[in-house]
Amino acid sequence: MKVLVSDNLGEIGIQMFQEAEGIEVDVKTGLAPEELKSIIGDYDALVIRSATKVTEDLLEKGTRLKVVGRAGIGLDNVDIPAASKHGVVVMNTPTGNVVTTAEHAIAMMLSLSRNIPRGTSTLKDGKWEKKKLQGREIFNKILGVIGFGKIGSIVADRARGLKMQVIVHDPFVTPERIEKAGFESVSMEELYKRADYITVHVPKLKDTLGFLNKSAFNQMKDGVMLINCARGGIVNEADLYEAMKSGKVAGAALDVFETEPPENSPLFELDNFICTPHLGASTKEAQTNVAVAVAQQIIDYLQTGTIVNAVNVPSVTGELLEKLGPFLSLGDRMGCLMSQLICGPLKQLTIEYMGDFQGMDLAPVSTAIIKGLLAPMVKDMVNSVNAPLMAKERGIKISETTSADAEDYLNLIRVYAETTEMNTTLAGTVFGKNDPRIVKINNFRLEMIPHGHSAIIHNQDKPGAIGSIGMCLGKNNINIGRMLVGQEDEGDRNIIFLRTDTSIPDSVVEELRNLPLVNTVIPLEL
Ligand SMILES: NC(=O)c1ccc[n+]([C@@H]2O[C@H](COP(=O)([O-])OP(=O)(O)OC[C@H]3O[C@@H](n4cnc5c(N)ncnc54)[C@H](O)[C@@H]3O)[C@@H](O)[C@H]2O)c1
Ligand SMILES: O=C(O)[C@H](O)COP(=O)(O)O
Repeated sequence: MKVLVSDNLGEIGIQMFQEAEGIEVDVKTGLAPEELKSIIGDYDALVIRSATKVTEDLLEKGTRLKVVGRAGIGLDNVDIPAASKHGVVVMNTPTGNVVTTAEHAIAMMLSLSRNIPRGTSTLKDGKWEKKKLQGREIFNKILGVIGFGKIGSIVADRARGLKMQVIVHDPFVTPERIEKAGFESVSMEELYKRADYITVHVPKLKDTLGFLNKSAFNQMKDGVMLINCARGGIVNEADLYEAMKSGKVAGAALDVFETEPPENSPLFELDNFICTPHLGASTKEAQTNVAVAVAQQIIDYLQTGTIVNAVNVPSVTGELLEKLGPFLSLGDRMGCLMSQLICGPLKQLTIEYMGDFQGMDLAPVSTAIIKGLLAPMVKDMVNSVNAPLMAKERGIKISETTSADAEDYLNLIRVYAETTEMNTTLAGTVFGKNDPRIVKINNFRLEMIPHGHSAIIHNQDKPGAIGSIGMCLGKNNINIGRMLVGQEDEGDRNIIFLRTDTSIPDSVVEELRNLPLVNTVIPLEL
């Protein structure tokens, strides 16, 4: 088995590969994409950090490739669907660098407050700018932490040690959990209004891209200071520049950029802007942790087939996978659908296995449901190993029951989600050997293939409703591949399930919502 290390990996990880039986390792960092493509066909495993881009093209050339291991967390540089398509397991090491990154955010906040980078550079230039570089204390100031996951919660804890007042916003963590940890849970608006410092620790997602923009800055306190050690693009750099020029934002520290490395950023002109070249995870300790973890995971996988911390494959043995496969994909899709139907922090998830599941260990199916549910919130941080733990960390209670009665089906999985704002039920089944379907959403019966671009529309059951929806989509050049009308169990309301060839843009969703006979429209990506 041959392993290629294409980004800088802690020496200890390379030693582990060298000492592993039956494994050879090559270290070739800084290769151009074409060079990497020309050699990838010789390797069974690829070890990366954030520099190597694992594209569909590269995966196509990697005919022997079995696994990609990321020494670190973020997988923005890996085309995960393409890896799954090519049967390549993608693993990361979700915990090894979290303390280090949290410490970097704190270091950035202190450096900003006390002008340490400018003090260093001006002094080295022979200037003694004592008066000009007067700073501010952080004692008793309000720190707004956006994202209370692994890193955000450590930052909050360290800031408490520095005697700051910490307020937290995370719509996917219950306020009780934040309060139990000793912090105040607040809305986004309140955080903007009250915080003297704002630090962001969310993944880069559709919803968080450009999240801190002009409109967000306008809601913030005058003189706020901003720190981003999460991902480039979460802060809109052009809007940040304007907000700093106007004095609204008194200082900003970025470790990550929209384009890395950034090219001629206007932010570099500003004295109160400080930055580091994506150094969040760059300490000896963190690099040792992630190098050991990734090397061990890859060695185990190549030698025994054991899968740990994979983001695209459930952790099950080959024999079990054959039996459970269709239920795993049904579970994953039900979780994904549920996450798009609910709003508010999730408190309780109840999973009922009904009917013919005789002799099957259903834990991986529950994990697939939880993983599908969390993935839209935390992206590639969740995998089939850490999903239950992540749910627990978020204060979500999970319970499972089994019963013999599957109503009209051979087998039925029912998932019931209770958030602080609503209750939602989904039921799904597998027809034949491998044909997963969603058969119920709340009180509505339907038969939906949980895959692709789609939408759920609640409408008034009156003539013209369906026609107006079809006209609206047609006018916007969106082809309907499938349309199902579901009936309410008791009552006369309709639910329409649409499968479209392309995703429905926000502007068209709005148009649909404004149709006279339409009540609600929920666009879905499954
Ligand atoms: N700078 C670096 O070198 C470095 C190192 C490690 C991680 N990171 C990045 O740090 C970020 C956080 O990592 P983590 O390990 O703490 O992840 P995590 O999954 O443990 O936590 C992310 C949190 O963000 C929350 N969240 C999602 N959408 C949100 C929204 N719209 N508003 C508020 N909260 C939201 C989630 O509920 C979750 O609690 C990621 O972007 C990761 O890629 C950067
Ligand atoms: O996602 C991560 O783990 C960090 O962003 C670190 O990235 P790096 O390994 O390229 O330093």
